[in-house]
Formats: sequence, C-alpha cells, structure tokens
Amino acid sequence: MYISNHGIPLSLFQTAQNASLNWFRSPLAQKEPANTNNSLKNKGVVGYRPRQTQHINPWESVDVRESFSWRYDPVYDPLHSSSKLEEIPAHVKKYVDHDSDGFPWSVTPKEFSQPVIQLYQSILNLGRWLVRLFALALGLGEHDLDEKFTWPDVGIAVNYYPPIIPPQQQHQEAEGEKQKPKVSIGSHTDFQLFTLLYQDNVGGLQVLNAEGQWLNARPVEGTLVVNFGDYMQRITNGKWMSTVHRVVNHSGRERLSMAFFWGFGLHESCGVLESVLEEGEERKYGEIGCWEWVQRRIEMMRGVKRGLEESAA
Ligand SMILES: O=C(O)CCC(=O)C(=O)O
Ligand SMILES: [Fe+2]
Repeated sequence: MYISNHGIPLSLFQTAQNASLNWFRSPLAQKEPANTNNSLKNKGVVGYRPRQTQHINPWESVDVRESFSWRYDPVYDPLHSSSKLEEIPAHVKKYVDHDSDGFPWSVTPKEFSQPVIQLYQSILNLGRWLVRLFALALGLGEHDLDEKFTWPDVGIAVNYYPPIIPPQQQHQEAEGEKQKPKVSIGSHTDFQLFTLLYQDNVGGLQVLNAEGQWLNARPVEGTLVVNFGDYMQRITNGKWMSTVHRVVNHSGRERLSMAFFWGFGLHESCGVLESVLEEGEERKYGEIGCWEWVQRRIEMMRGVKRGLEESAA
C-alpha cells in the first residue's frame, strides 16, 4: 500500500536522504563510533551496523546493507516536548527511557542527525493521524487506539544498500552460502503494527502477494510505502496480514531507504480486537504483552538461525 498527500514536504525527505547518503559514504572509521556495540544502554538495538553484519533470513544470503537504527526517545516526541521526564509513569518508564548519553546521535555529525530527527518528528505526527484512520477502518472509535501510542515504540532504520555484485565478480564463498539467493535485506515481516517506508528512486523493494509471487514495490515520488506488521495481523485476527518483503538491489547504484516502525508502547498488550470478529469467529491469537512479543520474535529468529547452522555442521 502507498500513501500520498500525507502532508510532509518532499524536501524534508530529500534533505534527510542526502544527509544519510553522505554519512554512509564516509570512511568506516568515522562511522565506527556509532557502532551498536558501543551503546551502553541499547547494545544491538540502536546505532550503526556495518556492511554484511546482518542476516535477517538464514535461508537467503547475508544482507548486503549497512544500517543506522534508533529507538523512540520521548525528548524528541512533539507530543511530550513540554512534559518532564519525571512525569513518565513508572510502568511506562521501564521500557521508555531517555538515553542521557544521547547515543548514537552524540557521536554523529549534526549534518546527519538534524535532518533525520526533524523527519522523524514529522513522521510521529503523521503516524498518530494514520492510527486514527486504522481505528475507524477496524470498527473502533477514531481515538480508541490513541492511548497505545502515547509512549509508542517507534523505531527508525536508515538503510544503505550498495549494489549487489553479480555472482561472477564475487569473492570465494562457502559452498552453502553460494547457493543462497543474494539479497540486500532478506525476506521478513516487520514486528510491529505498521511501517512507514520512504525509499529513494532506485527500486529493489519487493512484496510477496497471497499467490506467493514477488511484486516490485516501485518507487513513486512523494509517496510512502505502508507495510503491515505482525501486530496488525494479530489484532485483526489475520484479516490484515503482515507483509512479507525483501530488497534486492540489482540496479548497479547505491540505494537508501528510511523505515519507521510503528508499534504500540512496549508496556501495552496486543490482542485480537472485538470489533473485527464476526459472530462466532474464534480468536486465532492470544493476548500478548508488546515487550514479550518483540522478545519472542527476536528469539524465534535466532532459533531458526541456530537450527540451520546446526543442521549444516
Ligand atoms: O529498504 C527497504 O525498502 C525495506 C527496509 C526494511 O524492510 C526494513 O528496514 O525492515
Ligand atoms: Fe522490513
């Protein structure tokens, strides 16, 4: 699904895109301080991940991408700009915390951080508005989901994909790896409710349809791609399925995308909505805490990977 007329000026996206491209093109030594391993609080969650260090789908190749991730921090949320950090309720604070180190922005140049944070703030406004449309479409009142996004789990991934090198030019790889499809980011679904995705004009994003065919989600200037995530599938009892997607950058050019993952606050829970159930319809999914769900998904991903590695050994 694409959305247009969303109210965020194209120039805001383009400025953030150019700033990100400049940063990713800089030498590794300049990006290394932001490496996710250097985060004191959120190791492995926020920060920079160098090329070929991620492998989202073990049946496919290692991801040919670099990324810069960041999680929700209330100090950047326009909804809370005038509130004090001490006012965050205790049950929320367990999961939502302001990182006083400011990592990873504290170790990246302003030229990069400023436009990306500015865009993120516009996306916070847009997403809260979209949530109301989803609520109405799901038979709820317009504001019934608002509360789940008061302290939301809105993460960002800025993705940089160098072109995939044709197989004949690749260095020697292990036999098993050679047979796997080469991907920029492997096939996956996003964990949360929905993802707002900005992509540049290079192309390479693909989504799987119900017939099992990969469709190209071609770039359309001024639009955002909306992918449903796992929570959406759960709250709608499978009526709105999460979108399986991947990126394969065969363009010969570098590609940049910015993904904004929209999840309920991690202190919230996620269960099938009464309003989507037909008479007598059974719930396919139980109620689960959002924090538990994210942990379970990460564990599932690691488990599959371990299983494959063990069977290859
Ligand atoms: O780069 C893209 O178009 C998709 C990125 C993506 O799927 C992700 O970051 O989860
Ligand atoms: Fe994704």
